[in-house]
Amino acid sequence: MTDAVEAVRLGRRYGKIWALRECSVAIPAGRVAALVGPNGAGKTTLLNLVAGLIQPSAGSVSRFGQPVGDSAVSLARVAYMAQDSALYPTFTVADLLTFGRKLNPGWDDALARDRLDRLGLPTRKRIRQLSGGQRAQVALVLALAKRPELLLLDEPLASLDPLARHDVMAVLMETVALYGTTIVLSSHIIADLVETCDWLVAVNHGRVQISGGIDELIAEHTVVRGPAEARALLPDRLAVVTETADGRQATLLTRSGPETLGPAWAVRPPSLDELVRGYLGAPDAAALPGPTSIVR
Ligand SMILES: Nc1ncnc2c1ncn2[C@@H]1O[C@H](COP(=O)(O)OP(=O)(O)OP(=O)(O)O)[C@@H](O)[C@H]1O
Repeated sequence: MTDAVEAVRLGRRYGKIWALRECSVAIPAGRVAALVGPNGAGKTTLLNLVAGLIQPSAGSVSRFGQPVGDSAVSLARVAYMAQDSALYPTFTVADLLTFGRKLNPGWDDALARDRLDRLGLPTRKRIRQLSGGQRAQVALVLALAKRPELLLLDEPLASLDPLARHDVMAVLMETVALYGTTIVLSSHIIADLVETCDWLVAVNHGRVQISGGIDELIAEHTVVRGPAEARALLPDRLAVVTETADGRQATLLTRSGPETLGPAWAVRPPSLDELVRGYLGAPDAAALPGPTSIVR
């Protein structure tokens, strides 16, 4: 099956600064991919490149096998909810639905109205009368009603309360189940991603650190915990991503499957949060074999 997104040595520079560099990742169709990384890591830059809003300074990026920017057909298959979705403040929600209907051949008006109903958002309201969270919800409705095959969401949960975040994640799961949509969403809130996302791309300082299926990545890593004084006796073959010591205990995240290390050491798979925090806390650690390899 063609990948929904494929980037090969993709890079984007602003002046002398590389916002994203040597990014080689593939996201298979039908996945829900979490794009994580600290502030300024390059997440928005990657999403903008995939959306075709900015041009690469190096490398290439394609959607469903077509180079980005090559074809209007490919554009119709993509919806992008940017971080600060700039909806015209004087327009009503109904105006935006009219635009959506006129501009998008696959527009699903029933879906849009049903979702706005469920949110209790009257379509006569002007955008400037809505709260930040309500605006984000409207932006998401516009993106969903386009019925895209690839949905790109830049921090869709940031301005939402916990209930609304849960609701949005449920809607995204429903969308995937009904239409097989591929979703790439950036977020800082790992807990919200656990039940929904099955693919992970972690970027840090403009570089991709890990990318792949979440279940596979978790199976390839182990949390090792035991006495700090015995740390030096652990075998060198454990590829340590990061380690911490609290009091007398040492905790290591290793890139290796679970193995018996002796009675003093407890081994278990990491949670998604531990995996992400382990890598983001160690910017030089990368699980990728090399910049030319595309990691599925
Ligand atoms: N238009 C621009 N001009 C100059 N530098 C930019 C521009 N856009 C982004 N950058 C820089 O590129 C780097 C990556 O920014 P980006 O917005 O992609 O990060 P991010 O991971 O989305 O961050 P955040 O989580 O804070 O939204 C940052 O150092 C940022 O300052």
